[in-house]
Amino acid sequence: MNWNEYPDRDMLFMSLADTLAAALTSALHAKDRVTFAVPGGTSPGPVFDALSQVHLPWDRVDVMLTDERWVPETSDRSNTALLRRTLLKGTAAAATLIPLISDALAPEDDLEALTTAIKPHLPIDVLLIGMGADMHTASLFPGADRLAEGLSPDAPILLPMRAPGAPEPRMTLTAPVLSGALSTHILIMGDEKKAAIRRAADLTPTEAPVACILDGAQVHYAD
Ligand SMILES: O=C1O[C@H](COP(=O)(O)O)[C@@H](O)[C@H](O)[C@H]1O
Repeated sequence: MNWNEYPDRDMLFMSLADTLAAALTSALHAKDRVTFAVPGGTSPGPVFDALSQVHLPWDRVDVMLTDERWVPETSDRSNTALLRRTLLKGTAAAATLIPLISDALAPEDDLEALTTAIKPHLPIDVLLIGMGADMHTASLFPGADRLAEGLSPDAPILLPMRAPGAPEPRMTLTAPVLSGALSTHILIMGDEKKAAIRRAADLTPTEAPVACILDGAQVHYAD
């Protein structure tokens, strides 16, 4: 992994938005449409706010989440709602959202249809991804019920996931899809996550799922 440390969080948010805009611009020079995969959770909102104001041909950008919590969009835990509030507005409102969620009761119920919709948008051109202090990334959690399947080189594109640390079922992109991204940026903040990602570099993906995307990734960090 390549370590990029910023003096404070505001600098991190602004610089990372610039870096992602540059990565998207470069991908858009090479291709007609590009896929931008992004995390949910508490960290990326300010980066999305900044990025949503950048002038890019957003009408050629397909945005998807790295993972979603299986909750309605009205829930404050919905990653899709976070995206609509913070990224898919301003100039970025012209981007197309490729959903990782449906109205079905359980993630298994619409797995096939969601997978079919995502497949034409792979590989991911630009990946922004988060990590929890427990070293989970996307919804690949240590101890999750289908973690081994999700980490396998033969994993399907998408998998439902349930884990002790996750209050609701999840839908997640799997390790081969995430590690196949052409440009990977990991966003982490705070001492606990800094220590965790350093530890993860010496662990297996089963122990530390984030290890599956560290090779060649740019880590963006501020205290
Ligand atoms: O549950 C999730 O957690 C991770 C990390 O979130 P954060 O709140 O610690 O930033 C996030 O990357 C993932 O997309 C989300 O579903």
